[in-house]
Amino acid sequence: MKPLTLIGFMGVGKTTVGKALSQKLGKPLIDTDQEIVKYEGRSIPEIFADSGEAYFRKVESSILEDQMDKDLIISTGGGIVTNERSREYLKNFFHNFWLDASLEVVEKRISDDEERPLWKVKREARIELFNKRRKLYEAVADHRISVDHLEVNELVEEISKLYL
Ligand SMILES: Nc1ncnc2c1ncn2[C@@H]1O[C@H](COP(=O)(O)OP(=O)(O)OP(=O)(O)O)[C@@H](O)[C@H]1O
Ligand SMILES: O=C(O)C1=C[C@@H](O)[C@@H](O)[C@H](O)C1
Ligand SMILES: [Mg+2]
Repeated sequence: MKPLTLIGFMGVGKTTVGKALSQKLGKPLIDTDQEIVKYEGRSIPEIFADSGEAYFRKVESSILEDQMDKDLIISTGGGIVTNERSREYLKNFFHNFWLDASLEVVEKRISDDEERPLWKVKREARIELFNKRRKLYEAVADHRISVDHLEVNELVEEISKLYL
């Protein structure tokens, strides 16, 4: 069975749903953002500021690679799909659930979050990023789940049914 991944834009609920799914399915959860912070011993904004996004993506990709063939759930960072190597790993070795939210819902959930450097830009740039990213999630997703009107437990039910 391929490991289950949750992919999607910042704030759609990957970490939150990942935790609940992990309990329901009795499988461990790996959150790639948390793994990077642990491995680097510094925060995401610090990594972006001091080493750059490209470095962050490399570490993110090798953490993803380490999870292949493991029986677990992975909540990914919102930008994992921007890296070609990560996209190839996802497509070939993981079972990918795209949590898809409208921009309005995302904005409500993550307004003024200091932990997400790519969100701290002008609104036009956020909209552009959001639209560009949707194409990348679509390219690797095995399933698209609309999250706007569903509670965490409803999402867990839907995903569990599809993860066979
Ligand atoms: N289905 C839901 N309904 C309502 N609120 C939700 C739902 N899922 C997540 N949230 C809330 O939205 C916020 C963002 O969730 P979360 O941190 O899990 O997103 P994420 O996709 O992991 O973001 P990132 O890509 O930045 O890691 C949290 O405050 C969480 O409680
Ligand atoms: O969408 C993104 O590019 C990011 C999302 C977060 O989960 C973190 O991985 C980081 O802030 C980058
Ligand atoms: Mg997260």
